[in-house]
Amino acid sequence: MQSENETYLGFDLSTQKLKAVLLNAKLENVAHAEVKFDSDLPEFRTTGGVNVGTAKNEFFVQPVMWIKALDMVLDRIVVQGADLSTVAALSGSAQQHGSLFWSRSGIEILRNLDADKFLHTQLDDLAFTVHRTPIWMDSTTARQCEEMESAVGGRERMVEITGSGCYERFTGPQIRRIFQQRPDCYRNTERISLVSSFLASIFLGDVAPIDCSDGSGMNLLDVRTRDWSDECLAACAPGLRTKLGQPVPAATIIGTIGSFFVQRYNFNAACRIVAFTGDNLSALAGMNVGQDWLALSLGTSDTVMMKLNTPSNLQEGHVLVHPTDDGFMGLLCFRNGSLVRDIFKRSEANDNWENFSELLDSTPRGNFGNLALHFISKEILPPVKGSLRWNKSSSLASVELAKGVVKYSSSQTEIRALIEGQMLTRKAYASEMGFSFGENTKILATGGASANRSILQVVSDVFNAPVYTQKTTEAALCGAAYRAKYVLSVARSKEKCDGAQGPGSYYDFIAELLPHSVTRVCDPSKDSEEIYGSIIERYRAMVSFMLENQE
Ligand SMILES: Nc1ncnc2c1ncn2[C@@H]1O[C@H](COP(=O)(O)OP(=O)(O)O)[C@@H](O)[C@H]1O
Ligand SMILES: O=C(CO)[C@@H](O)[C@H](O)COP(=O)(O)O
Repeated sequence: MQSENETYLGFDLSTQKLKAVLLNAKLENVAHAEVKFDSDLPEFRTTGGVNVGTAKNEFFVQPVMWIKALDMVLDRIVVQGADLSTVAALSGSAQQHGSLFWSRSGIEILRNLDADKFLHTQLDDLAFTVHRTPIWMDSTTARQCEEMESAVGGRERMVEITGSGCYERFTGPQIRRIFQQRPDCYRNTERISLVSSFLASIFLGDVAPIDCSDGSGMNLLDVRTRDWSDECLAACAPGLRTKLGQPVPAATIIGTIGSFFVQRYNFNAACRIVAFTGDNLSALAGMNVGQDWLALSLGTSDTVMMKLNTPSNLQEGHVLVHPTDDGFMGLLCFRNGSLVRDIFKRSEANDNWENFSELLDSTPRGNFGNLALHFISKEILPPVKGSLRWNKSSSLASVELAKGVVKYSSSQTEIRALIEGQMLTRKAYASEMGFSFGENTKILATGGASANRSILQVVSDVFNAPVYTQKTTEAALCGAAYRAKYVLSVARSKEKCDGAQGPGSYYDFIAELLPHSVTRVCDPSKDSEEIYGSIIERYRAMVSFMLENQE
């Protein structure tokens, strides 16, 4: 096949949906399909893509739901006109930290998939030893976090090795909880996958390796040596190195597509599979973020991402192995993102984003001193649960004043207080992580809520920087297909060995193919610094009050 007729397939298994995109050689969209877990797979009874457990802060998903979604999304993209025989390489992105525990029989089935049957009727519950896969929203592992940190010599040491202190959603503490509470399941587990490597495994027809970039969200990988840390493995659970397998760089071709997909969906047997990675890493690849850029993903969770040349030893936030170069990526994750905005849209704006935007636009910057923090489920940064609304007279001066007001008198005040509070939180943590804001700072927004210009104007004002968007709000999804094309080009140039120049760096390769990929959509108002420079101090006082007064 001529390389100009080749296509590249990307997947994104995020919290609420499984999406697929097919891109041509110019990285233009040829076909797109998605499956929404709540509405397309109601039999799994998810809300926002997840099941709520009986224990406090327990969230899980049944892996079979994701497998059924894969059957459906492939059927849908074919119906959209995708000719899958043209796919030269595919890759994927998935929500970070979740873990899947393969049984021995599950791996056997994976290696011998029958093309006459659906995937989900073959890879059913028996394929996994744990039928309720803990996902990133779960925060039931406080004890395991403490145990792992103290076993390696404290939080600072954990940050030094893995780029992050222990967080309840990180995979190491989650694995340790399974090992402690369900020892038989742990013993019977042949291999453990992340959500990204699990999805890759299905295409490969065997357990796929975990990539070092998503692997750095586990509290198990040494981000400098890019291998599992023996200290962290020992602090987590026995026999783990074998169950995890050897990690590989994200830019690795892990094999060719399994025969199931060749027979059932007409893929070319030579279609290569590039290691799948975490959604935030894939979003960084999709946005092709260079220096001076701060990437802001407004998806189910909100995340702030930046390129780092050296790992910072910050206690808060995460340093991950960069997915497309030799450096590192800084990541800050905020659990209360779109799901909270969704709640306010329903309660204050007749469940309509246009109304929500009108209400937001009808209030002045600074909201007359009204500022709110809403951490409806326990937040990651800062680690607080609850809501606090301050007006212009509230302060730390007395406990009564600091408790704030119950609710503001108007919906517009409620909405602006929410969005300004969210964006001030993102900015405060980005500064703490070491991002230096200056004249050249630019914000690149993506994710579902980046379609909302009114929200982006608040972002621009709070950060005092211009905001850009890409044509697509699906950076993680596109990043998967971009990486597939780039890694295949590198591999082909190595295979040729003809002395010709390879494709160069990922950044240059994508920038050349997509020279006009970003559009400047908002500029900061002239008084932004004056207004938000001082509000940030009030924001900090509110966080201190919440931290001191939480149950
Ligand atoms: N016009 C809009 N304004 C604000 N938020 C929006 C708008 N359209 C979609 N969203 C938000 O986008 C969220 C989904 O974002 P998305 O990036 O698709 O999620 P995921 O994390 O599953 O990839 C929804 O929960 C919704 O709140
Ligand atoms: O936990 C994190 C990052 O550390 C989350 O960002 C998950 O990776 C979920 O992503 P979305 O589905 O919200 O995009």
